[in-house]
Amino acid sequence: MSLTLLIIGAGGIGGYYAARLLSAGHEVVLTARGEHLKAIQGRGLRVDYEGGQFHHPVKAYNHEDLVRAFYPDHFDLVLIALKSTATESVMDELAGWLETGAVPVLSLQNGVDNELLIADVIGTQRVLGGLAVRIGGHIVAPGVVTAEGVAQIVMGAWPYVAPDDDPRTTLLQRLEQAFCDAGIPSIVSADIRRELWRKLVINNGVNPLSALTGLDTRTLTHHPELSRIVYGMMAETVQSAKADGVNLVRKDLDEMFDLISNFNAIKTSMLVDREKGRPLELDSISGAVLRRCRVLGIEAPYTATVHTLLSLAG
Ligand SMILES: NC(=O)C1=CN([C@@H]2O[C@H](COP(=O)(O)OP(=O)(O)OC[C@H]3O[C@@H](n4cnc5c(N)ncnc54)[C@H](OP(=O)(O)O)[C@@H]3O)[C@@H](O)[C@H]2O)C=CC1
Ligand SMILES: CC(C)(CO)C(=O)C(=O)O
Repeated sequence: MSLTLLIIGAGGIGGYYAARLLSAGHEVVLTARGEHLKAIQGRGLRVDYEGGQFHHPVKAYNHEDLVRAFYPDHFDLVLIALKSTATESVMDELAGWLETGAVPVLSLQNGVDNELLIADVIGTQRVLGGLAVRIGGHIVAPGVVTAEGVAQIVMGAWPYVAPDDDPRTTLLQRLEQAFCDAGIPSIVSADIRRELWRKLVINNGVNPLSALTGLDTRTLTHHPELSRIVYGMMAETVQSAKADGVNLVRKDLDEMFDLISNFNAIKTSMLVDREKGRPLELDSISGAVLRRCRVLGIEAPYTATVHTLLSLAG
């Protein structure tokens, strides 16, 4: 059955998943801004993916026009694909509108704090946690996104698995089926907080260091010295998860290191942001790890060093 979806922030991640869902016949509405929005409105959304191309006309709005054109419950789901740096301000901006409906909201962002910010605005019972795995995707020109990787989605009721009679349980089953049918390998997790932390292990391992050095994920994870720093930052992330009651172990660390070392040579989203002179997701990646380490009273020298160097680099 066809879904009606709103994707907030149609950049690399939002744009790629939008293209897949549009191709499968779902109704998708996007939000964006500036030249990117104008280009999508004028020429449609183009996504170049591993030698192929999706090109779709799509309804796209800024947030002011979105809230005039739709009620929240026009949609089965709202997906948030903003950078974490924008979560709080955009949720504040859309709070009044979201409060007029009951539509659930799924974050596909990196970081472990977005769901809490979303829950503060709409209440926990409407929040789905999620992550985009094994994907590299970026805006390369207004209206144009390039993406690579198998581009999975892992999602689940946040913070804990919901009971059978919770509307999110049925919705998650529908989403899993619809996403898989649309060519987005997806799974529902019974412990989405753990999955978010496992993804943070990867992101803290490679995103800040790639932004600092300009190197892609493959180069970082195969370099004799830099790979040790990556592994060290990942190990510090594993330790810091304990502050949130998430118990990751050596196996998680090694699985995440293997996953990113065996993935394509990706320019991380933080490196792309640095190249474009945009705000970095430092606070939600290395900052999130350092805050938890302070609470636990443990040192995180690799993360602290890279975080400080990058903060000073401007
Ligand atoms: N890119 C990747 O390969 C991966 C990214 N992720 C994560 O997914 C999330 C999204 O990343 P990514 O797709 O790279 O982000 P992008 O920066 O490419 O896309 C976010 C989009 O949201 C837009 N936006 C921001 N604020 C507003 C607003 N107020 N109104 C309308 N549009 C707005 C941005 O516009 P503007 O450009 O003007 O700010 C941009 O077009 C992040 O948390 C990232 O870490 C996860 C896996 C891989
Ligand atoms: C490291 C990577 C590509 C993994 O999907 C990512 O999440 C990002 O660039 O932000």
